[in-house]
Amino acid sequence: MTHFDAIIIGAGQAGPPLASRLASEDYKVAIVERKFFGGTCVNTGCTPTKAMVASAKVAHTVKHASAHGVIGASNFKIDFDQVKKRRDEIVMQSREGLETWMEDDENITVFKGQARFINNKALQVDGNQIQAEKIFINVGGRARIANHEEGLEYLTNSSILNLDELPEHLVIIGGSYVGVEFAQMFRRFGCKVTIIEKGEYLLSKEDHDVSENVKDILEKEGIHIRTKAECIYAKTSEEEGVEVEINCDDGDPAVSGSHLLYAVGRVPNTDDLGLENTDIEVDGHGYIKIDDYLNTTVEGVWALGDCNGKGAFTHTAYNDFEIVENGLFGNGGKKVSDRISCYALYMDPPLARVGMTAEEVIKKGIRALKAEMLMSKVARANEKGETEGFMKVIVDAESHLILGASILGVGADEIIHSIIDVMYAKQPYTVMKNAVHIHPTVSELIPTMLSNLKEI
Ligand SMILES: Cc1cc2nc3c(=O)[nH]c(=O)nc-3n(C[C@H](O)[C@H](O)[C@H](O)COP(=O)(O)OP(=O)(O)OC[C@H]3O[C@@H](n4cnc5c(N)ncnc54)[C@H](O)[C@@H]3O)c2cc1C
Ligand SMILES: NC(=O)c1ccc[n+]([C@@H]2O[C@H](COP(=O)([O-])OP(=O)(O)OC[C@H]3O[C@@H](n4cnc5c(N)ncnc54)[C@H](O)[C@@H]3O)[C@@H](O)[C@H]2O)c1
Repeated sequence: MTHFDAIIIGAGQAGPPLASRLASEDYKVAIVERKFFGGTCVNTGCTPTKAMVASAKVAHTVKHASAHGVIGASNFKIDFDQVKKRRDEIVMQSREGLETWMEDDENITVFKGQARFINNKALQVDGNQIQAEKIFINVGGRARIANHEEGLEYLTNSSILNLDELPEHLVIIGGSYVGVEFAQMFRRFGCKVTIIEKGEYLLSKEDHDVSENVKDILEKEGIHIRTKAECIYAKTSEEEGVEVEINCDDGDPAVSGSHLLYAVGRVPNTDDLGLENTDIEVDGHGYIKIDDYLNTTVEGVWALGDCNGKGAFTHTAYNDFEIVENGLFGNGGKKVSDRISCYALYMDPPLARVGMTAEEVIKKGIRALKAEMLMSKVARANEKGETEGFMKVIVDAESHLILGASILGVGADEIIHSIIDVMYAKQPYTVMKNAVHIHPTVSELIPTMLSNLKEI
């Protein structure tokens, strides 16, 4: 049994910065990674998808170049090998950078292998047994798979990255973040794409108007969308590749295609961690139970990132690192419940979100005001020729604090941060309304929009 001051399981988005921070305080740290440094985000999530989304955007721009007075570009082809090469170079740079960072630190020992708890304070990693008083679990999650015939070939967010050729017809089960990003990207690469979503509408956590707008944008690009259509069974089709039986009120009861992608959510990687040998408790979905400071049910063991079920993004995993770091070396004031929910969906144009949706505000019975603006009213969007979408901000009618915002439109993923910052500053919307923003930007219309608040 080798003793360390701290063990970190998983080198995803919270593990490496924590290892480095602990090492800087002279802790002897072990970090265990069973696959690739950087975890989901770097290897099969954010980085590869956003690199491919960027290639797809170039294809889309070239396709519509003549509208901007650039002619002769319409006869283009997708070199999928080059798309993948570019993507993989970006991924490898990040993965290798992280691995070197960990390996070069003399206070950090890297173990490559699967970690399993033997008891509350000790782990088995291949032939090694290691123990520490402080253990940090950062094991992330993997794609959830729905009901299907045995032997069916299907894709997940990971295996779709290994395709050598573009699918002829990609059928995607699940119309949320993963489904929508891959759908638009592969459509722009020239594939036929169908999304099957069991909910009443796409992106069911968003307001209905946002979801309808997203649906319009995707349908205009030629993506087929079947909502209220639960995938009840997927099987191999002799003629086409795959057939998905769906359960819906109207339309065909089955959809066939060449390839099938599951985009129906995630499951935490806690089932093969040996938790049964410990007192660390999980909830009914396998997420590790934590308190507001990320302590598990065993003292000296913390759970960070996707495996605790409190966030499902890279920035929430990184914030978990900051909370733990603050608890160990700071004033201990940072906690999960102080985090304001925010994220972006990287379709084009992007959808950026912060705080509550209008539907959540109404459901909670909060008296609120709403301001909205179509992107087609924004000068910069018109100049760019990217007028899809709209902005919406919800304000508390009494405190005048911003409760939430949705921005679907060009630059939304950056623009939302001015709203996020005002929310963190706990300042009223009037701070933004009275600010002078730069012309011509999309952001300059936020003060104008806020001058037209109406009862929800
Ligand atoms: C397709 C896709 C696109 C995404 N895009 C975005 C985006 O644009 N923006 C965003 O914020 N988020 C995005 N996400 C979500 C983001 O990737 C995750 O929220 C983030 O990676 C979570 O980080 P983590 O550290 O909790 O886990 P992970 O990054 O999953 O890392 C966990 C690590 O632990 C390792 N591990 C697991 N079990 C063990 C074990 N027993 N022993 C040793 N090692 C183990 C794994 O191999 C992995 O490397 C995306 C996700 C997907 C699937
Ligand atoms: N831009 C980003 O930040 C980004 C991008 C991709 C993924 N992610 C992360 O990955 C996680 C997983 O995303 P996701 O889109 O896979 O999951 P999700 O949980 O957000 O959505 C799953 C969707 O699948 C549908 N569904 C479930 N079972 C179905 C069935 N049998 N038939 C048809 N539809 C079904 C659900 O109704 C839901 O709309 C997200 O929580 C997100 O945090 C983030």
